[in-house]
Amino acid sequence: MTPLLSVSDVAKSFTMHLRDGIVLPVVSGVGFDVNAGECVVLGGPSGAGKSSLLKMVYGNYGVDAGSIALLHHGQPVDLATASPRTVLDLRRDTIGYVSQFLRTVPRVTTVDVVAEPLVSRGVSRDEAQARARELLARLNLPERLWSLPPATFSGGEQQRVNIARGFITPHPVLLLDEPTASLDATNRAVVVEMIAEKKRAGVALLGIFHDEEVRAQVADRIVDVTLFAARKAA
Ligand SMILES: Nc1ncnc2c1ncn2[C@@H]1O[C@H](COP(=O)(O)OP(=O)(O)OP(=O)(O)O)[C@@H](O)[C@H]1O
Repeated sequence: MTPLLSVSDVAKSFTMHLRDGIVLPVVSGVGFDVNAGECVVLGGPSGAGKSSLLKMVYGNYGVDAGSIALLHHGQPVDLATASPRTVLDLRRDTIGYVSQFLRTVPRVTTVDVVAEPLVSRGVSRDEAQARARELLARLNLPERLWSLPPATFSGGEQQRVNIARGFITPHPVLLLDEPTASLDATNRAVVVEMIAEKKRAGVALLGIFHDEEVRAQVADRIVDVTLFAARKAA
């Protein structure tokens, strides 16, 4: 079976241009695959490079070496060397990302924030909004909030809007950066069930979960990022 996501020999260091060009090596030689229907969790202590790796896989951070191959409409595409235009195509159709914090756009209502990824894929506004309402109800977001922009919502409310937005599309690859960090037990359980549904639908998931109980429920495999700790340049 061809993996939906294949990371090979990826290396990354940060150069602090405002600090005399100090170079901070983060990871090197990173390699793992994620197959359809499995959830791979990035493990390792704080600072190991888990979030940085997720950002590389989404194309938010460039990589210094290696490849990040995604199966895009049946063809492998290397995100590490893809043009900005191709990265946008990959994000529309192939790879989704639930970041830890919602980036809010002023004046856009919660329903439209959630519906937007479907609208941009050509789904009618009415249908996309109906699907958005279903997800918001499932995540127990009070209905009185749906027509408001989420900028003033609580951390847990914003996180649920972010989850609804990330889960609304049928992307075959989905990245999750601590999607349950700000949630109560009831809503954590809803998200665990939504992840299980994605797996049953054949989605390849890659995530960070600090909550051990949630991790045990969702993880098929744990990739220990400390195995890829970059050695400091001599
Ligand atoms: N944009 C950046 N510029 C410079 N250094 C960065 C940047 N992003 C991350 N780092 C550094 O890279 C290292 C890995 O950070 P990262 O956030 O990926 O770790 P993590 O494993 O996700 O940690 P945590 O579990 O605490 O979220 C840290 O030492 C961090 O300071």
